[in-house]
Order: sequence, then C-alpha cells, then structure tokens
Amino acid sequence: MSQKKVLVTEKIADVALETLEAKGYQVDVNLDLSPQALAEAIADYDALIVRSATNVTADILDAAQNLKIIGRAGVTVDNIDIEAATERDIIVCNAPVSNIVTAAEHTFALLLACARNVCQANASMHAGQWERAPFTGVELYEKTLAIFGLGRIGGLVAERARAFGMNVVGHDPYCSPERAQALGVTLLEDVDEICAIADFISVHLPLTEDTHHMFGPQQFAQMKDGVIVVNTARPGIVDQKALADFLAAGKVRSCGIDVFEEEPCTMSPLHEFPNAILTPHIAAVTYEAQHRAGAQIAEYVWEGLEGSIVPTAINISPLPPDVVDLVGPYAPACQMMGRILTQINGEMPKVLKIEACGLLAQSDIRVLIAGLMDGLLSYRRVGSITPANAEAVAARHGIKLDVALQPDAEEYASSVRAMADGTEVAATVFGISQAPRIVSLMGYKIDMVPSKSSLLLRYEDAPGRIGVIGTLLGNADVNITTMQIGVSPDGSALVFVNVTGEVSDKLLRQLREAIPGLDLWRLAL
Ligand SMILES: NC(=O)c1ccc[n+]([C@@H]2O[C@H](COP(=O)([O-])OP(=O)(O)OC[C@H]3O[C@@H](n4cnc5c(N)ncnc54)[C@H](O)[C@@H]3O)[C@@H](O)[C@H]2O)c1
Ligand SMILES: O=C(O)CC[C@@H](O)C(=O)O
Repeated sequence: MSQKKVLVTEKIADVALETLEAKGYQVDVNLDLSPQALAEAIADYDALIVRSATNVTADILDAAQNLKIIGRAGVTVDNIDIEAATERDIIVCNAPVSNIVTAAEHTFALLLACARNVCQANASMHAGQWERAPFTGVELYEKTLAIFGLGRIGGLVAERARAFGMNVVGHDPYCSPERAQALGVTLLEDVDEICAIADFISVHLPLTEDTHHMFGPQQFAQMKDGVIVVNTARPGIVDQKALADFLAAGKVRSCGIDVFEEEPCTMSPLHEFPNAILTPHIAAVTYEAQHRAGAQIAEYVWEGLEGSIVPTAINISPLPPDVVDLVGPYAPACQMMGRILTQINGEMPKVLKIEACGLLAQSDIRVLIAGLMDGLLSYRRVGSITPANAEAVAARHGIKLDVALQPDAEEYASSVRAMADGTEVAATVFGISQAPRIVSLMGYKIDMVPSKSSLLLRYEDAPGRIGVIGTLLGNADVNITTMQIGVSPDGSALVFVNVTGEVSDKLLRQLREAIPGLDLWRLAL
C-alpha cells in the first residue's frame, strides 16, 4: 500500500507532525500557500490540516481527488466549506475543546486590561513617563457582566467572572435553564435589555446570519455610559465602525478585540484609539492550547485515515455537539479497552457488556460502542466503524451487545466498563488533556495510563515477586517506565507494567519459570 500523505498549511504544534510521522505517513508542512498553489498541491494528499487562515473552498476540494479528511487544529470551521466537503464524502473534524480555557483566559486578559488601562499605562511607562491619575480604572467586583453565547467558552468565562464577584447575566436562546443555573448566570432574552444593564459585555457567539452586526449603533446607544466591550469570538458580530463611533463619543470606556473582518489586519477604525485594546487573533494561542489542538487533531486525522471513528467529525457524524463533547473523549479510552480485551482473550467475545457510568449514562453512547468495537477488531481491520454502524458490525461478528447505564460512577464523574465474555476492564479520562486511564482490570483496582508496550502479570501474591520481575526485565534490558499493582482479597495480584525495550519470548519464558502459576500477557496498545 502506498504511503498516505498529509498536507499541513498552517503552523501547528510539533506533536501533531511527530504523531502522524510515527504512524508512517508522509507529512508535508507548506505554509502560506496561495489558493491557487493549494489547489495545485492538494491533489496528492489524503489529509489536510489547517487552522483558521486557510480557506478550504469548493474549488480547492474539486482539486482534492484523494482527500479523505480535513482536520481543523482548533475549534471553528467557518473557513472550511463543510457542505462541499460532505458532498465529496470528505470528513471535516476539529479539536473542539482544545483551546476553550485559553480563549476564556484571554477574554479575562482583555476585560482586566480594559478595566485597568493596563496597555495605556504600559505605553506611558515605556515613553519614560510616570503618571497615575489618567489610568484610574474600574473594578470588576459587583459589576454586571453580560455574556452573549453561553457555550463552551462563554460558560468558562461565566465561572471565572463569578470568582471575581461579578453579577453575571447571559443571552443564549439555546442554553437550558439548568445550565444557566449551574453557571450562576441569569438568562435574559432581550438583547436591548441586557445592553442597558451591563457594565461589561463579552461576546462568545458564532458568526451567523442572526449574530452578524448583533451589536450595531442601536445596541451601543442602549448601553450604559462607560461600558467595556470584549469580543474574542468572531469578527462581524460587533459592528466595528459603530464601536469606533461610540468609543470616540466616550460612551464605550474601552474595548478588547481579538478578531477582525480582514485578517491579517493592520488598519481598522479602532486602531486610532489607545483605549481599544487590540490583539491579533491570539485568544487561542498558548503553548498548552496549541499542543492540545495538535495532539488531538493528529489522533482524529489518523482515525479518519484508518477508517476508524472520528469522534469530532462535524459533517459525517450522527451525534449532536454536546454529545460529542461529553462522550467523544471516551472514544479513545474505549478503543484502548477493546484492544486490551482482545489481547487478553485472544478471540472475539460472544457477549460484550458495556456499562456507561456517571454523566455518560445520560448520553448517547453509540460512540463508546463504536470505540470498543474498533479496539476489539483493530487486529483484523474491517473498514470504518462509526457510531452509526457499530451495532451492525458487532452483530456481523457474532457479538451480542449488552448495554447498561449506571448513573453512579463511584469516585469518577464518568467511566466506562466493558466485559468481554467475563474479562473486565474499566477506564475513565483524566485532566484537561483527557488522557485515557484504566481504573479496573479483571476485577483488580488499578490506576494506569498504558503506554505502547506493556506486560500484564497475574499470580498468587508472595513477598519478593516484584523484585523477581524487576530483575528479569532488567537483565533482558527492558526498562520499566510505570508499574501498578492491584491485589485481590483472594490473595492474588495483578501487575501492569509499562515497558520500553523488546519483550522477547525468552523473557516471557523466564518469567513463567520464576513465578509459579503465572498468567502473563504481552500487550501492544
Ligand atoms: N479568538 C479565538 O482565537 C477563538 C478561539 C476559540 C473560539 N473562538 C470563537 O469563540 C466563539 C465561541 O466558541 P465556543 O467554543 O464557546 O462555541 P460554542 O458553540 O460552544 O458556543 C456558542 C454559543 O452561542 C450560542 N448561540 C448561537 N447563536 C446564538 C444567538 N443568535 N444568540 C445567542 N446565543 C447564540 C449557542 O447556543 C452556543 O451556546 C466562536 O465564535 C468561536 O469561533 C475564537
Ligand atoms: O487557529 C487559531 O489560532 C484560531 C483559533 C480560533 O479562532 C478557533 O476558532 O479555534
């Protein structure tokens, strides 16, 4: 089979390039391609990875004869013609939670910079001056912040605003009263009414026909004198010309703007105002967010190219975004569990029991079933397994699915447990990176992030056994990177060891000879 080729047209984290190269793909980074040059180059490629500056139009897609997937290393896909991609069976996927914390924090950087004249005071100091009174600011404490769009980023901004002691009101017709209550936000329907009561306004909306110029002269006229307006969402939602007029009139105290109608943007109606704090679309630009976006998009592009489920596919997925957000990160955990089960059991199970625990129990879990099936079948590649066809694929392989929803996930917000003909494994995802970790295996409680190569040992527990394992692995030049031991009341122990170095058949023989009654598995994950 010929080597698959991935074209990257914008700067993304090295981890993405390294991950894709390690999968055996040819990865070409070609920055600043003109639309014509991109159309000429794209024909050869199986995958395209972009950020926000590459316009992937229908014309480009017409030239993309081999393209199977477009990965957006970030959130918004408004630079990609999704309809044209869908017509051509090209998956479009993104990394929807990779930069949300970063964007929420940048929003606060702007809110605070506006409130406290940070940039103007800094410029004055750099000009050799020492002035204080002109930079008298305002507090956030006990002020009203109006958040437009209470989605992923708007929600994080609300939580942070509450920590500043702000009174938070929000406008989002699609936000449930329960979510608003959990965020401590009072929902208000009337945009003009909110404009009239807000000391600070922060915009976290998508740009749509409804939101285009949602803040124009009429809304600015309603606003309180001295209002601060921040937009880190999309250009065009706030009418820049109207904003400039109301800054000039002194109605708007200050504004923080990260997004511009023409990007790159070196001149705009706002540039002349020192109290317009302008940043060059960097709300998503931190090392952490870039790393996350790169790592996640590389995984998703790989999954797409190998015909696996792409949990964040935007166009070719039957799942709504809130389900993808909640359940999507568990797809890799389920794939890992499936691979573990198939390697322990050595054959396809007759019955696969799946238990979705905690928050997952309230969601559509077809993506979990697809992940498990994908892992189970990973050693006999069977084409695309998607949330839509996973149950049919299971039936085709003679696997009876038994799905249970368990609202209590014990100490985790959510976890997934799978049982393949009696062999049990459970996993959760951890931290903002949402890395999968095994929390139970074959009935033993453990807490393990598996690596590529691992050993699993089960034996009658006795003093000195760990020492024997360590010595034999060390003698064979196999390095232990992590080790977890689970013990059972019946006196047996399960040891999960992540290793680097070659685990030879000879080493496995030596372990079996040294530990009586040892059950031993070599896992490649
Ligand atoms: N500046 C940057 O670098 C950067 C980084 C990340 C995201 N963004 C942008 O930030 C915005 C928010 O991103 P997100 O991930 O939170 O998106 P999201 O989809 O999670 O949230 C958007 C929210 O807006 C609401 N909404 C839609 N139409 C509305 C309307 N007419 N009135 C009121 N509410 C409406 C939706 O119900 C949703 O809750 C997006 O525009 C995204 O493109 C910018
Ligand atoms: O790639 C970027 O930095 C832009 C990110 C941002 O606009 C997004 O929507 O994710």
